[in-house]
Amino acid sequence: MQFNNFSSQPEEHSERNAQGMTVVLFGATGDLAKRKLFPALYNLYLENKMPEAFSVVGLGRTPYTDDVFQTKVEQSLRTYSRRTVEEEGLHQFLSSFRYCTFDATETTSYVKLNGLIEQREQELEIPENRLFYLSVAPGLIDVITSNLNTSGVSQTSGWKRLIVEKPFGSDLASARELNQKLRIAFHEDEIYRIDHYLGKPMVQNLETLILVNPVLDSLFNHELIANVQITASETVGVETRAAYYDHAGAIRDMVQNHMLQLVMMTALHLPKKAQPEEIRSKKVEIMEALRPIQGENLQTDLIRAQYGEGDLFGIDVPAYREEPGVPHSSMNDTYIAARLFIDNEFWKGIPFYIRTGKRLDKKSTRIVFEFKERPAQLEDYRPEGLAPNLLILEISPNESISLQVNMKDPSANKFKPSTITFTTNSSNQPEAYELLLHDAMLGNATFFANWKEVELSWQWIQPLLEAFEENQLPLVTYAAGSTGPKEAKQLLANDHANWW
Ligand SMILES: NC(=O)C1=CN([C@@H]2O[C@H](COP(=O)(O)OP(=O)(O)OC[C@H]3O[C@@H](n4cnc5c(N)ncnc54)[C@H](OP(=O)(O)O)[C@@H]3O)[C@@H](O)[C@H]2O)C=CC1
Ligand SMILES: O=C1O[C@H](COP(=O)(O)O)[C@@H](O)[C@H](O)[C@H]1O
Repeated sequence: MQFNNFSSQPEEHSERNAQGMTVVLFGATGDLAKRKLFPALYNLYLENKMPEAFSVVGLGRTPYTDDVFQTKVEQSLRTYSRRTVEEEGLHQFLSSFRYCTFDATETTSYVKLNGLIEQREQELEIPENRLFYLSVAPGLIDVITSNLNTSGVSQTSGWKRLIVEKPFGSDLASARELNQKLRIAFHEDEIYRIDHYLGKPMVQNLETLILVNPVLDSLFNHELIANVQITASETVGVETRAAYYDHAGAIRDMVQNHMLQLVMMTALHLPKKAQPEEIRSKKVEIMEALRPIQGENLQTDLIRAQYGEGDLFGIDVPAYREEPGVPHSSMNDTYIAARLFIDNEFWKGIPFYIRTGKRLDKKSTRIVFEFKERPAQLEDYRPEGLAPNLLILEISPNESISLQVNMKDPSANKFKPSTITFTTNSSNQPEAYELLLHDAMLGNATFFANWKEVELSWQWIQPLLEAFEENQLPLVTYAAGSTGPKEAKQLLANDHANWW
């Protein structure tokens, strides 16, 4: 568990990897490597969280030399690292990088790769600890893992771990098939399925925050909570990703993974500091208790929408169907809102409202707990202006905890809501990829999605995908730059609630 912002205690994971290791990066010439992974490795290096001796082997079909590759890595750090590049030590960091021109579909590539990894392990006198990071298109995951196995690259005398990027399958059947293939070469506890929302510091700190703040803990009371709202709103549109996104939609791109992971993390509510295994089994219990949305609830509990043209920050932006690469007749969802119920003792009867969408009015990921009014106390005293008490956990882009309370307006017999916000104003937060890479290096899979969670998420989503396919649910429209479709507002209005 990280204590990045909210505690003066040392980080539990701040110990350095004592043993050396090799990071084998498939997709080293790609966008994710450039924007996130090289800067993450560099920031870990600056914080002394990399082993004293380590090797990074980058792979791709593009024919780079080691020098060109190291220059690309350096450019990525100068452009994307959250920390300013320090000239001292930079050369040493870059000298850990080697490049191997590699086609994942050719068996000879793996022989070459094996030779390079072994050569570096001998030069650096490091054990055969190998972290394979698959930052490639989903279609290559299967061929890479099976070749890693048959070529012997993944048969090491040290540990081996496999980090797999999203998307993990495109439906229940394909996710199961992919998992079976991975399991031929790797054990479940060697597979690290990345969900970068689990790497966001506020999400990683959630359990700890509640434990160290008895005031917050006391609010986790079934009698007090009226509803929970989880929002992940984005201002960006589909950008250049139409080829992927028009098949995935918000349902696969955000709900199946990030949103359901946030539901699990929010609903966990552990009364004591838990071991990684307890956290993961508790998450599975939450998913098992998540009531399916089916039958007539499909019409009442789920909103599916697509953005039309609109105005974002004063600039005209096109409708989704006018975006480059998107078919004019696309029926793809760019927004989903839903009302969920977790049928366990604690959350019984307390709705979880979730919503996520592109091209909304602001970028914000947050969890809001709305508290019930106390009708008994207020029966004969009901002043004007009361609003529900709220606990707001802002996850990104800025982290904060806010509490909305009712304050008396001294000039009138009226109340008005007032919010107090706690924040550390830290502008130099660790990136999700940094925290997750570090965890994987240490063999801590707490903040990675295990297979059971992924399978249950797809199982929960599958009927929705089928209903979308059969057009059982209307695809409504919202204006780009707005707060979302009116139908999503109505979803809460039906329960006499509002989105916060
Ligand atoms: N970019 C992002 O922000 C995010 C990406 N992801 C996921 O990360 C993964 C990578 O994404 P991204 O970096 O954007 O993708 P890119 O298309 O930018 O990169 C793909 C990489 O795969 C390599 N590659 C393609 N075919 C082969 C092959 N036959 N053999 C060896 N290497 C090959 C390419 O190298 P070359 O052409 O040199 O062969 C390139 O390095 C995807 O699964 C994506 O869904 C997840 C979240 C965010
Ligand atoms: O995984 C994804 O997440 C991003 C949103 O991530 P955030 O950290 O900026 O909230 C989303 O834009 C993208 O479509 C999706 O693939």
